[in-house]
Amino acid sequence: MVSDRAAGTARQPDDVVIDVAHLRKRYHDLVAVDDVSFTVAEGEILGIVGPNGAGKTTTVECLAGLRARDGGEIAVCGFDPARDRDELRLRVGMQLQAATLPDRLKVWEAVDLYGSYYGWPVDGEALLTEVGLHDLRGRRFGRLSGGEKQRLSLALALVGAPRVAILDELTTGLDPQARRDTWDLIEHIRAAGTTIVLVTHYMEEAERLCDRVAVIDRGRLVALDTPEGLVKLAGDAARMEFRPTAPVPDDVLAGLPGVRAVTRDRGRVVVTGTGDMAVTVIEALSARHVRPRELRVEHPTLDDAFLTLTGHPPGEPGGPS
Ligand SMILES: Nc1ncnc2c1ncn2[C@@H]1O[C@H](COP(=O)(O)OP(=O)(O)OP(=O)(O)O)[C@@H](O)[C@H]1O
Repeated sequence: MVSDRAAGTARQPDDVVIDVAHLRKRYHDLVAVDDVSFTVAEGEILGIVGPNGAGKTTTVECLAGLRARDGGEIAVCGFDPARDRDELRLRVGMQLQAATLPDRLKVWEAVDLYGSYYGWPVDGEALLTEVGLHDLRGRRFGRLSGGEKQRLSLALALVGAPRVAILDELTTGLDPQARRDTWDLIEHIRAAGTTIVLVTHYMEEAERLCDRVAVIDRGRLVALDTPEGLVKLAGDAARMEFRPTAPVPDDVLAGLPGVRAVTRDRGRVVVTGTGDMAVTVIEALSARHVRPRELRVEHPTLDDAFLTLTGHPPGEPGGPS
C-alpha cells in the first residue's frame, strides 16, 4: 500500500492516519533508519519494538516532526511533519523518553502551560485525575518519582486532545503494578478514539496492547504483523514437561498425533510437538491411569519471535550495522 502511494498511484483508505513510505534517516555515516514503511489506521495501537539502538526513537521523532528525515515520505493526519509543523503539533501528542521540565514547576502549572499551546485543550483537572496525579497537582516536578514523571509526561502528551499519541518507552522503569495501571490508561485513551504509536521494550506490553507490532532491527523493518502473527513466525512448537506417576514407555507418547519428540530429563518426560499435542498426551496418560505431576506446558511467545527475528533476546543491545 505504501509503495503504491510512494509511486503516486493509489489513494489511501480514509482510515489511514499515519503513512510512512521508505523513511530514511542518517546521523553522519550512521544509517539509523533505512527504508522503513508502514501505515497506522485510525484508532489502532501500533507497537514498535527492536533492540537498543535499532532506530525506534528516531522513527517516531521523524513522525512527530522533531527530526528532519533524509529520505522517504511521511503523512500524519494528512500532513507532512517536516513541512506542516503547526498542523502536526495540534494533532500529535508526543510523550518523550526522557522528558525534563524545570524542577520548580508544579504539576498543575505544567499541564496549564502545555494546554495553553492548544486551541482546544482538555480539562486539566480531569486529565490529572485520569493519569492518577490529581493528589499531586501542587507538587514540584523535581520532587516527583520516576513513575510520577512518566505519568506527567503522558498527561502533557494528551493535554491537546491529540488525534495521535506517540508514546516512547512510557512504562520503562515502572514497577509491575504501575506498568499495569499504565496499560489500563493506554487502553482507555484508545477507547476514546486516539490512535497510538507505542515504542516499547516489553514484549508482554506489546502483546497485551498492540493491534500490530513493527519489529525494527538495525534501522530496517524486519516484520510487521499482529502479535499472534509474529508469534507464528517463531514456529509452532510447543513443549510440555511432567513427572509421570508411573512409568510410560516413550513410544506410547511418540506415536501420538502432533508429537515430534519425547526425551527424558532427570526423571521428567519432555515432549515437543505442535497444536493440541498437550491435550492428546494428557488423554493418553489418563487412559493408562498415569497422572502428569509438576506439569508445565510452554508455547512460543513474542519474546521467542523477537529472538528469531533479531537474533537478540528483548532488552539486549542491537544497533545499526
Ligand atoms: N542525535 C544523534 N546523533 C548521532 N547518532 C544518534 C543520534 N540519535 C540516535 N543516534 C544513533 O542512532 C541509532 C538509533 O538510535 P535510536 O535512539 O533511534 O534507537 P532506539 O531503537 O530508539 O534505541 P533505544 O531502544 O536504546 O532507545 C543508534 O545507534 C543511536 O546511537
